[in-house]
Amino acid sequence: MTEKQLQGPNRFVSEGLATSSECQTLVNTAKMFALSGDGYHGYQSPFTVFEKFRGITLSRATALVYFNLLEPQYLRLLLQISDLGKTKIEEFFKIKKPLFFTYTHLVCRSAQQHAPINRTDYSHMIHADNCNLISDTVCEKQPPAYTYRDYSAIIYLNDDFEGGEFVFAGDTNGEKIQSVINPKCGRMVAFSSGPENLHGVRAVKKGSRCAIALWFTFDPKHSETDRDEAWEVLGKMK
Ligand SMILES: O=C(O)CCC(=O)C(=O)O
Ligand SMILES: [Fe+2]
Repeated sequence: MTEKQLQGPNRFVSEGLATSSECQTLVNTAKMFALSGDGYHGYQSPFTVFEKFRGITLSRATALVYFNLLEPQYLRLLLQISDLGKTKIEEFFKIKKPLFFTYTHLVCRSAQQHAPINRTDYSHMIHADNCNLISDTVCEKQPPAYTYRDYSAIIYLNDDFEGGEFVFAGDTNGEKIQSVINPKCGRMVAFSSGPENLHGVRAVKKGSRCAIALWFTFDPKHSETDRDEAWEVLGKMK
């Protein structure tokens, strides 16, 4: 899908970033090892009470490998698939200067048993990734926003759930939906992280929606040191 089909600038969708067995492997890893709230400062339901968020950060995946609780190949797969995502972004946006990973998160959003089937709230309300969205025209580029994020990407791992569509929107309330992307194994949506790309996730009504969320920066100060450590540990485990 192109910027025109997606109805906005600096965004694209790419397919085939992972095979179905790779997706299955990562979904199983996520379901087995992800902790409630990991990567969300311990909050189990950071955005909606009707879903549980379970995540694995790179640092915890690396620790699990180090202590022989997780097979190194699973961590390697996570790193390799996200590297492929980075390459696609550099190609699409014709990036000539160094781009760094700033955060990698394997995360599943799961509908709670008690969630009403007709809920209309969002799994993740409309937002921008590098500024605090105050109104349709104001997005403040200051903390607590991650102001150093330049590009965002989500690589999807499954589609056996209900709801959970990713949307690009032209307004804060999601009344002006520009395009809708259905998650699917190996599909990646990528975009620049500013207010030109307001986006959100519709309610996950049934099942578990798993994905690799990635953020990138041009600022070397915010480069993801956990990724270097992950490769270092993998190098020692051979
Ligand atoms: O999971 C998705 O499709 C999007 C998640 C997102 O926008 C975020 O975590 O900032
Ligand atoms: Fe986001």
